Amino acid sequence: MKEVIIATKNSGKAKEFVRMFEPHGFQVKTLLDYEEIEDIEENGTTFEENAIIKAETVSKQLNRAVIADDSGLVIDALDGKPGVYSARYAGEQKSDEDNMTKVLRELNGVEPSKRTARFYCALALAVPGQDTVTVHGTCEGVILDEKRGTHGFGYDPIFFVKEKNKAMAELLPEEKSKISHRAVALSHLAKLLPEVFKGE
Ligand SMILES: O=P(O)(O)OP(=O)(O)OP(=O)(O)OC[C@H]1O[C@@H](n2cnc3c(O)ncnc32)[C@H](O)[C@@H]1O
Ligand SMILES: [Mg+2]
Repeated sequence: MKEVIIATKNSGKAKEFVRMFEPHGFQVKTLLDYEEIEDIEENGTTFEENAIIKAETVSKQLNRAVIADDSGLVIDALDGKPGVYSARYAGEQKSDEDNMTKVLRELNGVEPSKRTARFYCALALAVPGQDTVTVHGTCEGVILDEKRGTHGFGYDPIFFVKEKNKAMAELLPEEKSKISHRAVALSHLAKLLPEVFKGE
């Protein structure tokens, strides 16, 4: 089977990529399978910059085609925060619970019509000897005032998906993988994959 490497250490993302790549006939490997690769400093100012940093760093180390995902939650009432700081919003411990608690506290008292937000996902594809390509996808929603649902990861329990009329964490994995920011971004990248992986 063809193999694609995703430069992520996030097990929630990893599961979603396994599901989304299956129909394309790819087996997914992540940095959870390459423990020797050290943490990469994500010091870009945009999702695209961070995705490129992660994809190119790992592509150079392995001399292989690598995809990276940089994503996060963009909340209008917080001027776009947590944005590129989504993973560490409440501190270096990268706790989903602490991050959600911080967002809910900051939006305390903000009326529903002003709680609009979107998930954003940038994907970068780095191939040795080629220019790196980026694509992105978004998913529009509203920040709830309490957590709902048990699926997914990250901010999913406090993100109400307009299109589905449910919290993201209330969607089954197969539903999220059709409509998420990550799914939209990957749909843009999909057309490039046959050419990049034709030798495999
Ligand atoms: O950098 P890698 O190793 O891929 O893993 P990470 O968790 O640090 O990933 P990011 O730097 O891209 O930070 C993204 C954060 O945004 C949040 N996030 C991204 N996609 C999400 C999704 O589909 N559902 C809920 N939260 C999401 C979640 O808190 C992630 O930790
Ligand atoms: Mg990260």
